[in-house]
Amino acid sequence: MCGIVGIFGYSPVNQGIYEALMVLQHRGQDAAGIVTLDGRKIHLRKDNGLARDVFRTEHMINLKGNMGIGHVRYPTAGSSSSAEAQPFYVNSPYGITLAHNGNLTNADELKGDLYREDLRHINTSSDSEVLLNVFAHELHSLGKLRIDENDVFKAVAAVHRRSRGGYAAVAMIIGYGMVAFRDPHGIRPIVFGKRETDQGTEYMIASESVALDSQDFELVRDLAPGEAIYIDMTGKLHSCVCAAHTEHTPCIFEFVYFARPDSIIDDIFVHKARSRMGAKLASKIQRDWPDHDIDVVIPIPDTSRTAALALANALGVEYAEGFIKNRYIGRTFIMPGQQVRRKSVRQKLNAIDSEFKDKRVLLVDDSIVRGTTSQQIVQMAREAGATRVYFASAAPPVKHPNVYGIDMPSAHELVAFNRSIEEVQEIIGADRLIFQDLEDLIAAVKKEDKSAVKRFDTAVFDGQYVTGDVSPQYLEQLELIRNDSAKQGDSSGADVVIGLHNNR
Ligand SMILES: O=P(O)(O)OC[C@H]1O[C@H](OP(=O)(O)OP(=O)(O)O)[C@H](O)[C@@H]1O
Ligand SMILES: NC(=O)CC[C@H](N)C(=O)O
Ligand SMILES: [Mg+2]
Repeated sequence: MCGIVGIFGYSPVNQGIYEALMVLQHRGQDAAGIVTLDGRKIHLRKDNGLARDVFRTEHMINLKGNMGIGHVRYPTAGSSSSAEAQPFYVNSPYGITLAHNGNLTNADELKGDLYREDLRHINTSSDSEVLLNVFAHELHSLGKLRIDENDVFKAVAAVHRRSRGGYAAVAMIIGYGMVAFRDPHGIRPIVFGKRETDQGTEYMIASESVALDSQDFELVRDLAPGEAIYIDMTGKLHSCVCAAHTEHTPCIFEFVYFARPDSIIDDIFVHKARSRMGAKLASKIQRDWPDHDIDVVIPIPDTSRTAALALANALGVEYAEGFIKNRYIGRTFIMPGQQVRRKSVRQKLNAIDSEFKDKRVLLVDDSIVRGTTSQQIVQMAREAGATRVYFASAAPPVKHPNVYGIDMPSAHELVAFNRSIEEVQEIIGADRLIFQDLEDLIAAVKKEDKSAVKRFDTAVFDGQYVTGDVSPQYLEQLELIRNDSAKQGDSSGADVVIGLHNNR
């Protein structure tokens, strides 16, 4: 998952984009980048690292201009080399920069077509560079020196025809304005908002509404599936659904884990959805285990807190914060390798013995994916003196790879793949293991009157990929190239950014 942001303003945007990236940091910890447009000149700074480390004062001074886009990266394709940090740039036509959240499932075919038919060179193994070049080619092929909103929308329509997978993107076209678009299934989230100033209305586009809040932009709405918005240089906003067929099926894992609880995605409050997940899980416990002997419910910080509190309230059992999270360690699930993830759980979480001693505890997490966290946490709870350690997951077992922008490429790395609940329970070492049922998870997320979403992408739980074109061969290939050991050392050497001076 990555975080994207774009600001069209009437005063310098560098600080606003930087602050928005800090707010979206939970979506990607590997690399960060900002591009700003200053007259007809663009300025770029991108590198591996957290936003706070990538942008130093000298970079911020150089990022001049009243319009810009930014990105925080969690790689799902290519390597983690700094050359694949985003935004990407292409000089023709007009000069275009783009930041992308998602994953193209036909990136290899597109790359071949771009080379053979469109005569374009792709310099990295990033699918986002491919997406940018498809968009650029389609704009170029209109053959116009001056373009307007209809041309931009035609190019986006062609991107939808050619691209497969999940994508939410924001781009700047030099001399013309800012564009954002969302795939025809609306898999990845993207919203826009506005802010009134004396000079006119400023616009901000972001992966999550929380980024808008932080910059005092008022949320206007989510982009619809297949929709593009275009803000021209006069500040006029145009919008158009550019895809011939759309079906709104956003990724349910955003609500389970990825998004911040204070965001609103597709008119659904993430915090409320997580609370409902906790309540549903409590009902399941009451149904299947009416004589439970749980003394205390303990969340595994951070993400599970909301669900765990609602679960404890619904069960009428005490809730306690038994694990303290080191605030300087990031999210472990989105770290790049199993070794670092395993080590980080212990660095990140520590138990308060008094909350566990002589108690039967129910540990609650939002999800169990590789089992890295749960295995270690159960052990820590026992070491802290718990007499029984039960474990509940607010999501069903994750059994299938994600192909739309979450780096879960290998079924074999998922602890629940081809295993029964009893087998997973044994591996994580719990005395009892309870998973949310998928229909309960869907009901928990959907229950929002205003939201138009009828169906979600739930592929990681049921293997039903909403785009309908994910073949077993694709999944096999993905597993081969992106399993943990294949990814080791994947950033070798390829850190040269071609095409635009990177401000070092
Ligand atoms: O089964 P696993 O492979 O361990 O993955 C699942 C865990 O990873 C995530 O936590 P993470 O530390 O990434 O972030 P958080 O602080 O937001 O909970 C998630 O919340 C689970 O705790
Ligand atoms: N997580 C994402 O959205 C990743 C975007 C893109 N596929 C990349 O690897 O850079
Ligand atoms: Mg967690």
